[in-house]
Amino acid sequence: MPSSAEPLIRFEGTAKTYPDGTVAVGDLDLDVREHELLTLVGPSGSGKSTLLRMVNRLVEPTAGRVLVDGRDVATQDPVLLRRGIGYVIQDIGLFPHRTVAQNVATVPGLLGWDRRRTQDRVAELLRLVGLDPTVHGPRYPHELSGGQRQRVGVARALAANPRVMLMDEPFGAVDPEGRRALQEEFSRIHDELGTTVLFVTHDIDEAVLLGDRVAVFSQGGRLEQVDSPIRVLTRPASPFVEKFIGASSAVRLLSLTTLSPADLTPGSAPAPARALRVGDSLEEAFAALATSPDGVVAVDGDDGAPAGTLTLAGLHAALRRSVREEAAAPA
Ligand SMILES: Nc1ncnc2c1ncn2[C@@H]1O[C@H](COP(=O)(O)OP(=O)(O)OP(=O)(O)O)[C@@H](O)[C@H]1O
Repeated sequence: MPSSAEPLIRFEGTAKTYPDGTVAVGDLDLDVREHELLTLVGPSGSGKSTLLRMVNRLVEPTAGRVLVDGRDVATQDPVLLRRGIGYVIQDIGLFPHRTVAQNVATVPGLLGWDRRRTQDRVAELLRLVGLDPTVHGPRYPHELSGGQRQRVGVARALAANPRVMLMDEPFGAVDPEGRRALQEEFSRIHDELGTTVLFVTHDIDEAVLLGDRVAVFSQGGRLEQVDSPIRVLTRPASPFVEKFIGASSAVRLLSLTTLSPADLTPGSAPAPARALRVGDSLEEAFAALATSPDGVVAVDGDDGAPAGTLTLAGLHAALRRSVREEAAAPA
């Protein structure tokens, strides 16, 4: 779903220094647009979790403010605030003695929904995350795989249809194969629901695959760059970002992946400064887009006839496709 320009979450000079003097987040200004999935990526200790936890008041800033929908969270009751914000963490923290269905029904229960509405919502959500309400609903968390438990965590966080989801390394403990499946499904769910998501990861490939934008942090919670995935990969804003993405498979994929007709929008671009051809690399495609005044580049087919146009969104779709294909390919 396309992101609108209005920020739903705003960090305004936000900082957190822990009592022992550790600066976890330093003087941050950052807007999160409604409907966007913003990934927060950086090495261990770069303040990502602290940042996330300041949104739902699990951590209080030592300077600045965090606004959700224009309201300073510090003025809101933390319990009510958290009911409106989904929160998913790595070790999901499902209630072990409650069934999957009861776990997902937690927030609707707190909100006083009637039984019928809650049951319908639980079934809908379990199906949404790829579980069968009849089979998995009555089970207890220990009767599920790690990946399935994470799915339940996502369903539980989505139960009351929150406008904001905070996700802290949600798929970090899942094996690589299960992790890729979860990423793809979550990407689809996000496109469908348009929930505004802040997603913490230390994996640049995950950040690029899932994010509409990517925010890269270094030690001391310093924001090095916030940009589209393609721009972060191809135009790192600092030596730190360059080094951080250095080993990313996504960078290699830009040079190895070629444009296919599926990435194009039908139609033609006005007076192309530089036309691309199906089969050109994504690196060439990015260079052409970067110099195009209106962000649209004409693409010719193998036969030299116009095949359509490419935008940054198309380029990102192509990159996502290649990341998925690489993950599916035998090692
Ligand atoms: N309660 C605390 N008291 C003191 N220091 C803390 C506390 N919580 C976090 N820190 C420190 O703040 C810094 C940022 O931690 P944070 O967990 O936010 O980083 P992170 O980027 O999420 O790291 P990771 O990827 O390892 O989870 C680290 O140096 C950490 O040791």
